[in-house]
Amino acid sequence: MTRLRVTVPASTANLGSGFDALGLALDWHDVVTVETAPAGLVIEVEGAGAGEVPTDDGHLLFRALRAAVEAAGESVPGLVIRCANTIPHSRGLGSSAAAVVAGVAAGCALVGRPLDERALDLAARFEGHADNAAASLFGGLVVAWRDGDTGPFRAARLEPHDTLSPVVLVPATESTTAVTRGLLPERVPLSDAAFALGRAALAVTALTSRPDLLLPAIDDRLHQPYRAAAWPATMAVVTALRAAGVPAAVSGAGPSVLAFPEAGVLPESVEVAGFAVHPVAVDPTGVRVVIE
Ligand SMILES: Nc1ncnc2c1ncn2[C@@H]1O[C@H](COP(=O)(O)OP(=O)(O)OP(=O)(O)O)[C@@H](O)[C@H]1O
Ligand SMILES: N[C@@H](CCO)C(=O)O
Repeated sequence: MTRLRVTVPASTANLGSGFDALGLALDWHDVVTVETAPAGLVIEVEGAGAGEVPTDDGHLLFRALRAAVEAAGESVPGLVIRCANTIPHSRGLGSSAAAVVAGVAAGCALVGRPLDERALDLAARFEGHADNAAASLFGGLVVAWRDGDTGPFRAARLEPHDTLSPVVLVPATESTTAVTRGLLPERVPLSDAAFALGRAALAVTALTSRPDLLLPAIDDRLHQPYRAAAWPATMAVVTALRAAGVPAAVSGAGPSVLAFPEAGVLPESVEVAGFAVHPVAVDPTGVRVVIE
């Protein structure tokens, strides 16, 4: 029998201007144990998603684990999977990517494969973009892209500036990525594309070496304006924080807010009623697998 313990971080994607490209791993984790068994599949979930996500072979983590094992030409053994989830679902904190990365990491460990770019590609294919998955897999700050329209997903890991003090503001309401991707247009004005390009490049500089530039750097025109109708309270908080000089953006596909206030403390003047405020450090390492 093999027993694995997988600890996987949440992540915040987009960082405002880096739509589908930038991701930051957060010190907020789900912990999963995976035990091989003679046969069958048992999945137990406690915490976020308990009673909501499937506990059969439709469970996202199991599907990712199976994909990783089968990619190595092997078949999935009997398994007992226990998920202790603290990352809230459908809040823009990368819960689905964390589940997929945990599954791929467990699958790779079961077949003795490394957690390399192939693992990233496997994980990213579940979501169709690699920003959250790369952050959960590699930790720190990531820039993700795809070779061509259908080629492998890739990512470069960067070292975030050590003064970054992210704060996430999490509302009680949920918003699913699938729904808010449906609000995005097929085309955007060239002026907005040029704005996004400049700000995303600036964001890489700001997040790694010039945090004083974060306010302009994480300004977005590619996705937040189109999705705003799905979470008006979120946009109101982003706008109020930015007006108070605090770099802020929607976290992932929302509805949480990501902010970088000085020393990790929000100004009292900004109204954040209805949002739970979580100062949360950057996770530097990404998913960890321990064979017990
Ligand atoms: N730990 C998990 N185990 C199983 N399924 C999960 C898990 N986490 C998320 N999911 C599935 O993914 C859905 C949420 O995915 P979605 O992409 O909409 O939001 P998110 O990943 O929390 O946020 P975002 O992608 O914007 O950062 C849940 O409703 C659930 O079906
Ligand atoms: N880049 C993705 C992140 C959420 O999964 C989006 O904004 O849709």
